[in-house]
Amino acid sequence: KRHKFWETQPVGQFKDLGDTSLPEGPIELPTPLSEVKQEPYNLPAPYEWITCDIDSEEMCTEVYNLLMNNYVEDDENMFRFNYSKEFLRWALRPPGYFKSWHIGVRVKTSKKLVAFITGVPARIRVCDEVVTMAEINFLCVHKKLRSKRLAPVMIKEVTRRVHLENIWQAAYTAGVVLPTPIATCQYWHRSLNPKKLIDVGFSRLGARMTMSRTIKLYKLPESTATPGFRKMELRDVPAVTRLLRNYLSQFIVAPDFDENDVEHWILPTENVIESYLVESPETHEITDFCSFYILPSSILGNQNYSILKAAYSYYNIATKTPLLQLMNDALIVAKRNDFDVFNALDVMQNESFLKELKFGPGDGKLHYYLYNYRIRRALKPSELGLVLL
Ligand SMILES: CCCCCCCCCCCCCC(=O)CSCCNC(=O)CCNC(=O)[C@H](O)C(C)(C)COP(=O)(O)OP(=O)(O)OC[C@H]1O[C@@H](n2cnc3c(N)ncnc32)[C@H](O)[C@@H]1OP(=O)(O)O
Ligand SMILES: CCOC(=O)c1cnc2ccc(OC)cc2c1SCCC#N
Repeated sequence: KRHKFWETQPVGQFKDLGDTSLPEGPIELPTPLSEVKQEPYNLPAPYEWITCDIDSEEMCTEVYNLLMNNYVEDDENMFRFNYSKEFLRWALRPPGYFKSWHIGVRVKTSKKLVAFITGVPARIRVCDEVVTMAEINFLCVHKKLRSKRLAPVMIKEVTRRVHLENIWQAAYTAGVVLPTPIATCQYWHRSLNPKKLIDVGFSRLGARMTMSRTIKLYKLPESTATPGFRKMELRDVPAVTRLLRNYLSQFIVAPDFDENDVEHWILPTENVIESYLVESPETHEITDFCSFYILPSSILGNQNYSILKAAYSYYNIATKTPLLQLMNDALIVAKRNDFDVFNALDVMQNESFLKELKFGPGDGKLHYYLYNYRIRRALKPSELGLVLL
């Protein structure tokens, strides 16, 4: 398969696969800032760049609508991600973010937003090296402008703006295979509302299974099982940061979170992210932690339902409570908050609970990528400690 654009980029190339003589680390060295292209890349005549001020209600609504109508769909076009405006504000304004990395393309005449791509800064550890990278996300070209080679221009422009901040690496995920994944992960799904999932056509009634038997199979208790299980609060940030840094040190690729990062990425935000912890009733020590982010999807072409309420497993740490019990408590909370499904990737130690908690494997894969950073061999999902949104 010819990758006319990606073959020009400093990423692992398929032709290099198996060549273990190539050194681990940056593929290209930084260029002096004076030599970084100062002006934006050229767009086709009718279009212009716009830096999207996500704080502006009007601009945020335009971005929300573009993504709601044109962002990622599953292979059977059953669902399309429907990131909320408050989720976008959370995802795009972490500590140290750059407004210039929130990049839109609009039609000069109508001012209509027709494409989008974003970056946010993140410190990512790869093996023993902490590298400041851009996490690239929300690449979207309007359905009517597809297959016009707009994506490469969007990617080169965000790369240029990242370079201007003296950052030379990036991390991103995609459902498509590009040169060259550092890991390939699988989605797993735990039904919370099996009747709705069957009605929309995602799940099917098992053989010799009635609907009431299926509902019973996925039933969860009303209340959580772990003593001391409670919502995370601001005062817990130092303890959760310690827990998280220690836990993530076991993975080959993982974020290098400090307290500032934890306060932004992990503290509960209504309608965006939920995080819970276990405070030992005896010692008041914080021993365990679980979190999930809230990402609804539009249900395409169903008469009875229009929105799927989905929870996505984020970071989970069990040092005293069995991970199985902690995650079952997460399912109980998600069900109590009326989620239809709890999704998880097979990253970190998730494989240890997926089958037992009645997750089923999805048919979608998620490929992880690094830009301008080579690693010796592809990672197993269990060697990955990074969840992108
Ligand atoms: C140092 C900093 C560096 C920062 C940058 C790092 C890199 C960041 C990279 C971005 C990370 C984003 C992460 C992220 O957002 C999460 S993955 C979600 C991507 N978005 C969607 O799937 C939304 C629906 N689809 C679309 O909007 C369009 O189909 C898109 C815009 C996807 C492609 O638009 P199109 O109209 O369908 O296609 P053309 O314009 O004609 O272009 C075709 C070329 O684009 C390559 N392509 C297709 N999908 C891609 C994808 N998901 N990543 C990278 N490349 C992708 C494709 O291989 C081909 O190149 P090739 O000929 O070489 O094969
Ligand atoms: C019911 C299980 O599937 C999903 O939750 C879901 C929802 N919306 C999507 C939108 C785009 C989409 O494009 C790949 C997939 C989904 C999926 S399955 C993969 C995500 C997970 N877990």
